[in-house]
Amino acid sequence: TSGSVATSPIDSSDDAYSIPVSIGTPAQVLNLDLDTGSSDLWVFSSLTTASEVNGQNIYTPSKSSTSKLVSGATWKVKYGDESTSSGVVYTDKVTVGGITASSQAVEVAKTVSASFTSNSDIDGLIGMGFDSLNSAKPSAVPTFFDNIIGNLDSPVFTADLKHNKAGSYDFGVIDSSKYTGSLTYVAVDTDPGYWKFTSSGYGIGSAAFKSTSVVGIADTGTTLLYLDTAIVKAYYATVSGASNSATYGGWVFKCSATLPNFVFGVGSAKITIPGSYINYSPVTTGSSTCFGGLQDSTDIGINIFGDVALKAAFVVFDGSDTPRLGWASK
Ligand SMILES: CSC[C@H](NC(=O)[C@H](Cc1ccccc1)OC(=O)N1CCC(N)CC1)C(=O)N[C@@H](CC1CCCCC1)[C@@H](O)COc1ccncc1
Repeated sequence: TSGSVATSPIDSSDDAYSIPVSIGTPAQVLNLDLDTGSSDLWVFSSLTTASEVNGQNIYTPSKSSTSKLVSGATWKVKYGDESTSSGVVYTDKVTVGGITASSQAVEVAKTVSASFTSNSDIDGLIGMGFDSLNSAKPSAVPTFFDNIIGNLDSPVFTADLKHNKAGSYDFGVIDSSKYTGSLTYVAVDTDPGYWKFTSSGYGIGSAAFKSTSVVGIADTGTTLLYLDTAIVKAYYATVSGASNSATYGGWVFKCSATLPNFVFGVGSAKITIPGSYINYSPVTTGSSTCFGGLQDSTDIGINIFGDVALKAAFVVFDGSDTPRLGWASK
């Protein structure tokens, strides 16, 4: 089997990308953030503390004839941006892009942190990382990808994210009409559970490409591109007036600045991120100071190829026995 689901940016800054996910019988549709940087499928629910729900769609297990409590199971996640959520576990029917997992672990939130409450565009996450990142206790529960991979024509899903418009996630098929040229594959290290790979270097604007190994994760759930200090400094050295602001917690510049393209290498292939994607957004609404889409990864401890990078490419997440990532321009 194979399937496809449209994915849309939640706002004009492409802060995150959500997909409609059907849960239960009859179907309850929630908008979840497909996140290759984590491995819990969790949702706002009828069990979520009422004061922590603010406009999100919720999953009500008691209204689903196919829901089952997983007795004794709990979960608790904490993300890189310090946001958290926790709760209990049900199994139920889950359908994405026409593909159904008949008994998917659905982690039902009893509590969520303020940043989730304040984001009415996201009703939860569908983690597509490796099982080692799953937070369920006393034992990890399989991801949606784990549950469907055996039925897929090919053990893959692909990401075709776009700037300010709908893209798609495909399951079980690589649609060659969605990219140009050929796919270049690179090995994935599944420790500690991210889609971690080694980029072969970078180029800033028209400057010569620098061949150097840059280890990072392909993470659909992270908005920006986070790389080593040296690369980030070299990039913003070409943007007059750019500075690393303590006030705003990162590199900022005049919104009117012209930003150079940023190229990253995958094997012998090169992916070009348009400079405009790195003009991420005003630091506050209406400000003429803009926050960069390329930021320093030092405080995170890992380089992250987030949406700013992913939306410049067509990416194959290959979950075969030897996991790998395929990259192509588009
Ligand atoms: C550098 S990991 C920070 C990253 N979270 C982000 O990227 C959020 C995403 C967001 C959230 C809500 C609204 C808009 C955007 O956005 C920002 O942080 N920014 C955008 C807005 C900008 N002003 C500041 C920077 C992150 O935890 N991702 C995790 C998934 C994420 C969690 C929060 C909800 C949305 C999904 C995940 O993949 C990676 O988990 C880890 C990474 C590293 N160790 C531990 C966990």
